[in-house]
Amino acid sequence: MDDGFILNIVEPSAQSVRRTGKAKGGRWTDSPRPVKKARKVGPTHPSEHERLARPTNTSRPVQVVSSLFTYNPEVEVAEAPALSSVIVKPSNAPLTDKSAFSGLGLDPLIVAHLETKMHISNPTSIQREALPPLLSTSSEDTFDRDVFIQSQTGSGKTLSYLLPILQDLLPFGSLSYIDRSIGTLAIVIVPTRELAKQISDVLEVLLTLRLRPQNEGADDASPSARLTRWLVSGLLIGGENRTHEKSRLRKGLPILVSTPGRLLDHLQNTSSFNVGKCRWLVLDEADRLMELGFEESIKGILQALEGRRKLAVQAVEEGKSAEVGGWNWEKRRRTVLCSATMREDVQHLAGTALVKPILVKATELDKPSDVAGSTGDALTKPDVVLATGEKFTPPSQLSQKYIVAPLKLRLVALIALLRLLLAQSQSRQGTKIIVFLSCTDSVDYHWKLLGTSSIDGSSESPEWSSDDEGEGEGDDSPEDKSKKDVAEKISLSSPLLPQTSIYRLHGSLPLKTRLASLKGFASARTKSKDPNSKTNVFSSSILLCTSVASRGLDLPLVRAVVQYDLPTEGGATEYVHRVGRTARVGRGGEAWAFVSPSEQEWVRWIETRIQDKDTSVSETGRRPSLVPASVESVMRGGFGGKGNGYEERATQVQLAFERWVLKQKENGELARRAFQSHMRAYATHPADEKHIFHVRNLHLGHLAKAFALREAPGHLAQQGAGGNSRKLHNTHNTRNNQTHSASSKSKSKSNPIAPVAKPAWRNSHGDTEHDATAERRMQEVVRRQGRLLKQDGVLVARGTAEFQIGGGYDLERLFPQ
Ligand SMILES: Nc1ncnc2c1ncn2[C@@H]1O[C@H](COP(=O)(O)OP(=O)(O)OP(=O)(O)O)[C@@H](O)[C@H]1O
Repeated sequence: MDDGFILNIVEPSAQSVRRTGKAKGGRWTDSPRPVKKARKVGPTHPSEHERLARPTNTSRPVQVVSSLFTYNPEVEVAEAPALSSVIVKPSNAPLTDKSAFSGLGLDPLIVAHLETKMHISNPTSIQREALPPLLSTSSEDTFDRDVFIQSQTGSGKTLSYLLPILQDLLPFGSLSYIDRSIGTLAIVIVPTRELAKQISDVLEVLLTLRLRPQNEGADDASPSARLTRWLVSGLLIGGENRTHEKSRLRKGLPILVSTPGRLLDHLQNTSSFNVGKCRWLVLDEADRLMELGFEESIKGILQALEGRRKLAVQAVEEGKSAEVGGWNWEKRRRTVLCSATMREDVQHLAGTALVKPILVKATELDKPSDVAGSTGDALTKPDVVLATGEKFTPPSQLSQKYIVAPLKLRLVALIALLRLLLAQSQSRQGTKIIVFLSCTDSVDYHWKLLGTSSIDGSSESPEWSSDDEGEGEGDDSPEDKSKKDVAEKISLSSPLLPQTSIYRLHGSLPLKTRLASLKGFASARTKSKDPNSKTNVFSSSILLCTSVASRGLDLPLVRAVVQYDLPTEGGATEYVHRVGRTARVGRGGEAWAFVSPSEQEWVRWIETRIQDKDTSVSETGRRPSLVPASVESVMRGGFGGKGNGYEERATQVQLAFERWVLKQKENGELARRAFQSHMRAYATHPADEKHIFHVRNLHLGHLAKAFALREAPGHLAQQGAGGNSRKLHNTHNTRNNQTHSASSKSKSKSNPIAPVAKPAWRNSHGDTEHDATAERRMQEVVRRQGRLLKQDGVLVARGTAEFQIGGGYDLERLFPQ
């Protein structure tokens, strides 16, 4: 992980991926071997790998398996941009000029606490812009106006609204009567439970300030009570015990962090929820709130807040209230809305929720602040079109790369990349990597596959991590116990990824597991002894997740984000959110995207959407968007071996996975379910991305390999996207594989980047009517399920990317016999 500036040195394509880890003794799986010369992925003689395909258990029927390295479409790696030594200025770093927090109007007590306890001394650009209007107490200019905050990922938005809330509430601490029974004065609404927990944790740190009035010394004989003693924060999220929440609300929670559904629920059903004096409402990740269908819930919340306020005022006026002291009922509630984008639905929400809003955006680094200037008026009229045409861009210091991986090679290339990334920084403080997959079933499957398979097939349970949730030993059989163990584990580990804990996160896991996974992933940094090197190394962690982890999560020191599956919804915005889990507050980071040969156009597509038009490489040192890395260089770096020895090692890994799938019925079921769910998720790419992502373009037999399956699951293979039955999809069928190779080669030569409208592996009758109908029906089912998930106001972050197979019933209906 780079902590400071990064040199904009672009790696030269095929030889681009260098490994820095040293080869050690022991098995090759322990660490990557040195990189030798590059070879092209293309047809090679399959017999070597077919030889390796024999299962270790020779009592089983011998199955001939197609080689990983034959009959793949030839991939031409695009030329990497020329080397540049321009220093890239991080775009989301704290400012280096003299813009200290105190100059922005922040209370010296808070400034001191930020510095001494949180080691935060300079504001980021968005904080410099947002704090003055939010802290303003003058009756002119920005006072009382609502605020729309738009900024890059990892730029410190959370503090830009939490600090003003804290400063606003702090003076109440000196009132004699104040205690938590005052009720709720500030509410932060976020789309996911994980994000709610994270913000609540930041709040806790702020509220543990031992803030005392300024004139009081630390060693004062009888110091006054700390000003934040009454400021208790609360977390309201689905999955928690409602009764317990009710009793906490009754006692009073001056600051609340909540997901929308649960908040609305309490506003409607908990009479003791005292919210009549609420002074702040924050809608964080507003675009995600909209995507998840929370618009109605938010409208309900706004109405309920108004209603409760009116009732409270009325009670005071009628003398029915037990209120003490003079509360300023004139002061209206301020609303802050944070959103990465200004899409139409977000503008609509802004129109509903904000009054005379000010638009606050991060200005260019180290330029003087222009608060409430030209940007400030953009939102004053509700009808003003807010979309400024500006793009939501990733942090400038982020290094973005992509690998065009033939479908068959995806799984082994992922392992190689993870090994490479882990090896590159093993000696430092432990590496954190986030891997995005398309759906929950795929996350579960890959987690279990990685964590319970072994390279020689000897044991089902390699190194268990101590990090588990399970309690007590039962009377289970060893096999049952092993299954139960896995189900209860928070992290697993794999001999292929030494000293690394593997976590998972998706919306279908119980809340307790989700939070424990995040906690484990974020804190895995303990030193451990490497038996080979006899030196201390830090353990690393990998998080396999769906898009539920893409928004807002601030996990410390994530070195790389790998998009094994590209986003099926949310397009470029979702891509930027995902990669934004690294390269935060000025730190370095890498983003890797897996692109299949038929998806290569995506690279240009995403670049045009995330590149800042006004900035060019030469003038500002901004990185070029996405840099190619060849799949063979990644595999050579990750698996090592002499010459093309990496092919043999990759094959061993693939076969170990395939044997694991064959070993137990339930493993095979997991694999097939993951494959099918992945296909469904893939079919949900919106219409304007269909020219890039279309199930028609996928060779299902090859894709099956990426799930360690030796053939595509029945229905899909026979009647699915391939159109021409098992013959074409059967990876055993050499003749068809050869056809594929020859024609895909000629196609890739003529135009390697062009989307393959009718892939070469299909026969001449590939585009059958049945095929089109089946796809339409698949999409319909998928969309319908997506809508259902969003309609019922369920709180989990579960869009269509959180795909469930639902017992496979719908999938079977897609392809009737
Ligand atoms: N001024 C600062 N100096 C140093 N670190 C900061 C500063 N402000 C915030 N941070 C830290 O930066 C990290 C990212 O902050 P935060 O999560 O608020 O970013 P964000 O803009 O909300 O990101 P995202 O858009 O991904 O949600 C946090 O760990 C926070 O503690």
